[in-house]
This record gives sequence, C-alpha cells and structure tokens, in this order.
Amino acid sequence: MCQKNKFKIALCQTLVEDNKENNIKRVVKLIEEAVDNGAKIISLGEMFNCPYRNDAFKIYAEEEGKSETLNILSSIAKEKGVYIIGGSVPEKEGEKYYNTSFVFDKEGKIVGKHRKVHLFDIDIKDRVKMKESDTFSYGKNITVFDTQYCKVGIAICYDMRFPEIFRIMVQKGVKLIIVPAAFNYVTGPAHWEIIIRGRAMDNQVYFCAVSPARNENESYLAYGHSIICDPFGKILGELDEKEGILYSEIDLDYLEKVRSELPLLKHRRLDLYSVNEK
Ligand SMILES: NC(=O)CC(=O)C(=O)O
Repeated sequence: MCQKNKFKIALCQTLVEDNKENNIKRVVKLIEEAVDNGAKIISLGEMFNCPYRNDAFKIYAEEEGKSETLNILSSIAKEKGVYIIGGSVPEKEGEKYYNTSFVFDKEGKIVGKHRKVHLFDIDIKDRVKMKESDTFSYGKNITVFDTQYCKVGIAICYDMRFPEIFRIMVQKGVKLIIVPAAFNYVTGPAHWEIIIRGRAMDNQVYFCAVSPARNENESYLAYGHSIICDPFGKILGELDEKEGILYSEIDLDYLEKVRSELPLLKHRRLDLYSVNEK
C-alpha cells in the first residue's frame, strides 16, 4: 500500500537518437518498467524525444493539443494511474519555440508546464558550445504543481544553476524538485553533483535531476548520471552515463525531521536579503 508521505520515484534515463519514434518507444518501455516496479512519480530527461541540437529542435517541435508525444504520455499516465514529468520537448507555439516540460497527473491531464527560463548560451572554448536562444524563446514562469503527495517544483537543466528560483519554490511549499537536465561531458563532472547537493541541502528538499543517456554518435555528449538527493544533502542514488532507471523512496516524514532538527528555513533573516539589483 502506498502511504501519502512515502512513495517511490523513478527517473528514466533514455538514449536519444535522431529518430523520434524510437525515442518514444524507449521512453514507453522504461515508464512501463518503472510502473511495474511500483513508481508513483516518473520523470524523463531533457529533450527525451529529440537530439539536443539547434538543427533538430524545430524539426522535432510539436504543438500542445496536436502533439503525438504528449498524447502518448497522457495515455500512459491515465492507464497506469501515475504522475509523469515529461522531461522536456521542443514546443512550438505560433512563431515561437520553447524548451518545455509538460507534467501529467494520474488522469492524464496536464497539471504543470514549465518553459526553460534560463537558456543555455555558452562557449567553453574548443569543448562545448551551445546557443539555445538561436532557437528557443525564454519561459517566463517559475513552475510548481500539486500532487496527492506534496507540492512539486519543476525547472529545466541550466535553470538549476540559478538558486533564486528554488528558494521561491520552497517559499511556495515545494518539498520535491525535479529537473530534467542534459549537462555534458565538461560541465557534468565539474558541477552536476555539487549543484544538486547544494540545492537539496539549502532548501531541505528532495532534489532529482534526470538526464538522457550519453549517445556517443551525437555532437552533444550528455553527462547522464541521473541523481536523487535527500533534504540533508545525501545522494540516495546515481546512474552512470548509460540507459537505465533510478529509483528511490521519497519520505516526507524524514524531510520534516530534517527541517525541524536543523531549522535553516526558519532561521532565514528575511529582513536582510533584499537588494535593488538592476
Ligand atoms: N544543457 C543545459 O541547459 C545546461 C548545462 O549543460 C550546464 O549548465 O552545464
């Protein structure tokens, strides 16, 4: 029996190739396996149906309401009675494109939609270059939604580097944060784990980051290493770079214990923190 304050989460780290149908087939297979293993909230990685390349985003983009990918996720969420965090997909709306995560509840309804708010425009010389803003427009919202278990916050990849949005999520009552993300072979080893442990520990939340698996035939080499960290900053599990599913129990009683024993959120000096920054 699933208690409301303890439940199993599954992070599906799938390989992404230049073939949408195959990408979706892989995702469906792993979601079904996660359901069979008792997961109640299941998340996919950033760009799970499309290679992480500017020249692919517009070709793979779909519109909400007419999207084959979203229809499939909605049907499985409903059929299996689970929440699905639909990683992210290239979304088209009018003339604009977004890197968007759609969230489905147990009835298959969209209950959350996050458009990446910080676009990944970087140039680490001779190693990794990406300019998402060549294709995507900026999202404008911080995204939280309710589940039967707790409030959940969603961000996408590069958003993870900006701590302000997670503190706002926590002020809104979030206890679990899920970030579909595709760090790479350079920034992953350097920053992935330290960011995730820091965000989990400062905000005293469960923090999950879900990557695609690494595809050595692609130009962008994803880091993989999907990970779950508890509210004390302890890593509960981490994959390597290959396809797989990471499971963990989320224990909201433990979260309350951490918050009451080490009351960081209560000890904040809100009178000191505001700055007029341009
Ligand atoms: N891919 C991203 O959006 C971010 C990333 O790889 C990083 O911040 O590093």
